[in-house]
Amino acid sequence: MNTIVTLDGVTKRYGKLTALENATLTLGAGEAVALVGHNGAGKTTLMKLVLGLIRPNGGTVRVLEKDPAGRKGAQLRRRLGFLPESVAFHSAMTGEELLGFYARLKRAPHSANKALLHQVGLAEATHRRVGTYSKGMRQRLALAQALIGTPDILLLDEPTSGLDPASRAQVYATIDRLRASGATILVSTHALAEIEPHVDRAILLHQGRIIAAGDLASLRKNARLPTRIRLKVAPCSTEKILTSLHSDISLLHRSADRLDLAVAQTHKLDLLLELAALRDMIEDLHVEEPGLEALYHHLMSEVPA
Ligand SMILES: Nc1ncnc2c1ncn2[C@@H]1O[C@H](COP(=O)(O)OP(=O)(O)OP(=O)(O)O)[C@@H](O)[C@H]1O
Repeated sequence: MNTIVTLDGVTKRYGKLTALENATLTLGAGEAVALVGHNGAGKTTLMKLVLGLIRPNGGTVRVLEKDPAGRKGAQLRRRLGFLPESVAFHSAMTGEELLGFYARLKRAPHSANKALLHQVGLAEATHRRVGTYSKGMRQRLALAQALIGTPDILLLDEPTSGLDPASRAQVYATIDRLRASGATILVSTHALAEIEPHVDRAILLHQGRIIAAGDLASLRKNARLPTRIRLKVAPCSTEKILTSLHSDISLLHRSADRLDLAVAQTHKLDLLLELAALRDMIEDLHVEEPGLEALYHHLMSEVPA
């Protein structure tokens, strides 16, 4: 996979505050990566460094092999799309006029603007003043702005914040489509469970430091969080099932016809084999792997204070 973005030992300080410390990461072509961390962890700072809007105090940032804060930065930024965390548009302009304005700044053709507005669900509001848009509509207009010029790299800073479920689904569908078309996407978010199916990897930031990075499977492996197995069983069979199991399990919940078990990743298959042998008593089985949210809380709890 071609490397599109590289941060090598990057530190960014604002006065005495270190917003990002010794960050090293790469983003490959066509990868969608979630950037997660608490408020003030350094997510926006990292995006601004990739955009070349700020310079690092140490280390190097390379985007498409160039320094984004260097002489060719403006030219490079035409290949980048950025959805900032908070957007402020001129309220007297219409959606169409605004996109036209940003397309001129980006030296991109205006011909795609109508399709972009349609894509983010603003076809009906094209000729309305932005001052009459709801917060969700303004957020979707900001997304359309980020997509101008079919960027190779998209930096989306909390793109679903303040959106209703239907609008959030629209944003995720856009991310999926861009990912499929080969764009590189870095998306910062607090909606961990929602973003999970739409990204290849996650980078976890804590107080300016990258504390973990990888795909879900490798994060799970390193965190060693147990798998949860939910069973719907025949009435009055829970005791018999539990005494028949030899795998090392923890019982999380038990009722007349339900059993919730936790098992280490390494013993998961052994337990499933044992359960298969008891299938006459088992009506249904659901395997639940720890998601990004559980991994995030676990990894954060392990960071030394
Ligand atoms: N221009 C600035 N001047 C001084 N401090 C700043 C500046 N920009 C950011 N910071 C500080 O740097 C730290 C990281 O901020 P940043 O905006 O990168 O965090 P974030 O992870 O994006 O947070 P959030 O989830 O709240 O958006 C914070 O402590 C913030 O107050």
